[in-house]
Amino acid sequence: MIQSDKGADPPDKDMKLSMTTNPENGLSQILRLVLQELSLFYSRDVNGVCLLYDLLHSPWLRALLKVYDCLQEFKEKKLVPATPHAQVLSCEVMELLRETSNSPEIQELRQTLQAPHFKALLSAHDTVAQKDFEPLLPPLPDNIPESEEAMRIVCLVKNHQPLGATIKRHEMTGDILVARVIHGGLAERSGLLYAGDKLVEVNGVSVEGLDPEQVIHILAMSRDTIMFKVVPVSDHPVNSQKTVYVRAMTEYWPQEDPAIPCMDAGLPFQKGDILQIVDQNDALWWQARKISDLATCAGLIPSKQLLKRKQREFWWSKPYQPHICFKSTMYKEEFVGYGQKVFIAGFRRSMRLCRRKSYLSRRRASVCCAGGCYSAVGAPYEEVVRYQRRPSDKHRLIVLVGPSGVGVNELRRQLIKFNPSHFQSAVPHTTRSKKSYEMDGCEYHFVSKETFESLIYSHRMLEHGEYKGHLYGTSVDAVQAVLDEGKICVMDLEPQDIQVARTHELKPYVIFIKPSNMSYMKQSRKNAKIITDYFVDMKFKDEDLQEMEELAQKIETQFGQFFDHVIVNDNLQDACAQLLSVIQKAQEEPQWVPATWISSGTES
Ligand SMILES: Nc1ncnc2c1ncn2[C@@H]1O[C@H](COP(=O)(O)OP(=O)(O)OP(=O)(O)O)[C@@H](O)[C@H]1O
Repeated sequence: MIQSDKGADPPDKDMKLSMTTNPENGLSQILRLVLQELSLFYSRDVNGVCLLYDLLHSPWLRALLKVYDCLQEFKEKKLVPATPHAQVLSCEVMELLRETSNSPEIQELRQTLQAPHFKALLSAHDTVAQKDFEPLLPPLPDNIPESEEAMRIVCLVKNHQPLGATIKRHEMTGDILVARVIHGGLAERSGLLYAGDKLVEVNGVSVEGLDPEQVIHILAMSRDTIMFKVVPVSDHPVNSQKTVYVRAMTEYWPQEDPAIPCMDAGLPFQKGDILQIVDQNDALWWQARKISDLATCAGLIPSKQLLKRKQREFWWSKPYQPHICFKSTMYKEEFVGYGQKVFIAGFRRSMRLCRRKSYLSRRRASVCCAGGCYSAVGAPYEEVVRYQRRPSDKHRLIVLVGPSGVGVNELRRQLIKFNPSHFQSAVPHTTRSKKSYEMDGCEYHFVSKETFESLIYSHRMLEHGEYKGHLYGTSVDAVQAVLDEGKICVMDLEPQDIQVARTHELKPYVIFIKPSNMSYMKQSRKNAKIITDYFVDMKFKDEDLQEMEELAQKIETQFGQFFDHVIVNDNLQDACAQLLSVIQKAQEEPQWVPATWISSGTES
């Protein structure tokens, strides 16, 4: 035990010190009482007491507690400014200083009070003290004729914001009307301008006979405030629609769309963005925000019908190109694990890279897909809701997607190795005959060709392929069997098969595994091997990595809307850690899922 220095201050001195600085019920007060108590033991030299005494007696602890007390006191106090007119006070002081002798201190004070940053500080202080946050509106004109009773004078302070409304000319009357008021914009927040209001004057200038562009010019010229004289629309539209959330299944760039009513008001979005649709009153142009940016005012997006039409027009305007299908899953008999001769059901050997070299592969890889692939003119928006998996619900299926060789199987293998009781692959089906050492339902579900085909026709196969005349594939039921055991089923899918898996039953969470940049890939894949059908343990060549990068880009462009998360597989350990954390979030945190997956009772 550390002995206390008996030559230290006697206990009562300490008590005095703490008593003089203590507020009632403060922590220092408590400390004082503890010291008082301890002082009784101090003289008896009880083990540990002296150490405690020294600790409580230490100047740093006392200083800390004093600070704590001050802060507590400060927290309870309601702060009131000494004066709400610090600027005026400063001017008065300056006046007084002018009359006094010019000592160095006075000079310094004068300089301080005149410094621009100090003046700005006092101005900010006064604004806060007077709670003077609202901008001052100019007075209304007092020469409003009696006959203009039906008019409304609207004065808006711009504060460097756009107006948040668009205008148009009425086709028949030529009147300039407010076409739409943007949600969350200046006009909407004022509650004074509505779609359909007729503009009579802007900043005192009559808009009669003017083009919308000329009116916009007047609006653009106004600096701080805009004054409108409007004839209010008789029945201003009430937005009774509920807010809807959608996933963008396509991208949209307002700058490239000459048909948008107001380019600046357009909201650009990319595939997979979640949009909050706040207004669908117009059949052609909706108003929406990105959920990543809900604080901003809404923007214009094409309605579902309009975007579909645009997609169709774009589709027909393109020269005919056979639709490239990424399908390349081919099954190999079994997977031999790292060093150990273990079979892990659901793993396959890759033949994608080596098949590239054969004529057959080229022919197969570019066949037109019979409809399994995502249609380029499919629904442009998919309604989504927040889904929070309850602990009693089955886990969501985890789907890994990526170009051949990127490491999809490696990551899946690492995951299962990390926690085999938690993560599992589904047992695939095959039509080949069972070998003597195999057990049905262990390595494969051994089924007849007829059974396999009926599973395909009844849409119970998530993916399937052919190898040496035999069919191989993974069924929905095989995945369900893993989920029924309370485990997380992890599988890899070709991108065009994602659609098949996107069901209420499986609620897949799709993770895209992306290659890192070429130079890093070259470095990190130096010793990596591609397990192929023809060359076992073939090393990656530069052209393989190049192809992987190109394919990744194509997959992302065509199927990016289905990805819930993207992981760049550069460092294997980092990618594994990311994968684990993402899977945990997918299972435990609320996620956006298609509304059709969720019955109204479970929507949050
Ligand atoms: N981050 C990484 N760093 C280094 N090597 C890696 C990394 N990820 C994967 N590899 C190695 O790259 C090779 C190919 O990986 P893997 O077999 O998982 O590819 P894949 O995406 O499943 O492709 P395929 O479906 O064609 O087999 C393996 O040797 C694997 O160990």
